[in-house]
Amino acid sequence: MLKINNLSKTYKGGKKAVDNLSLNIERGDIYGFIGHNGAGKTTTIKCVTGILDFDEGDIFIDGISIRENPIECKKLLAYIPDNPDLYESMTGIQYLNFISDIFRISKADRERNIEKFSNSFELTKNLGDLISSYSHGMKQKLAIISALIHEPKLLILDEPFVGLDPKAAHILKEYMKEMCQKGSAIFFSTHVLEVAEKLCNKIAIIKDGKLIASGETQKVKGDSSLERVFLEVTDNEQY
Ligand SMILES: Nc1ncnc2c1ncn2[C@@H]1O[C@H](COP(=O)(O)OP(=O)(O)OP(=O)(O)O)[C@@H](O)[C@H]1O
Repeated sequence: MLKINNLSKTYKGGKKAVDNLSLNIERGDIYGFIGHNGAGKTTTIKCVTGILDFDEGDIFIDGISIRENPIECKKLLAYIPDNPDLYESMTGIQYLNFISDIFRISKADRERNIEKFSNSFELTKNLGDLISSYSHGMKQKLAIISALIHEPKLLILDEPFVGLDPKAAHILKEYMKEMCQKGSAIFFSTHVLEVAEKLCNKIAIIKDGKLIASGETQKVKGDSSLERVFLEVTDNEQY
């Protein structure tokens, strides 16, 4: 569903944020992406979602190149950034209808999905309010709802659990599992290793822009905890 081949990205100031990174995320995968601050997670995610151009490599979403056909790729994916930048002068429901229009969701489907996800995340009573009046967590919930309503084949999230209350975090995890059971794929960055360990069937660890471990969670962590393996491999000078 998502293939990253030998991706490299250097910022204008000369910082090589991603260095020859390759990953393959298949249907049904919940793929966790972990690494220290500044390791290159957000840069990778922004390249995958077509927000940032990159110097070398290829990215394919369901076989379609993000470089050559970004619009077709964007039809298949939803991206929830760590700090969602929403249209503050819209109400919540206006925003969800706007997203539904972009993704050409039918009236029946949008009504059903908006009701379902807004109820789950307890945002229904706030949908008539301006987004500018929302708290950080409410904005995050709205961004999540707007991603889920168009039933993306690929869901990409940057630090999704930061700022969510425990109930919302639990509900999001349940929906992530449900999506993958139905054949979608999820790729997300996190610093919460316990969540990654429990939720993800596959894990990638990035250090200084380079992939230093990846694959099935069970194989990456072996008999140890993910935290221990993460600390070992990221502290090891060999990498
Ligand atoms: N716009 C930019 N211009 C120049 N350098 C950048 C830019 N954005 C990020 N970087 C640098 O690229 C490297 C990777 O940053 P990135 O944001 O991808 O890391 P991250 O793994 O997402 O970190 P965090 O966990 O702190 O969010 C860092 O050294 C960062 O300083």
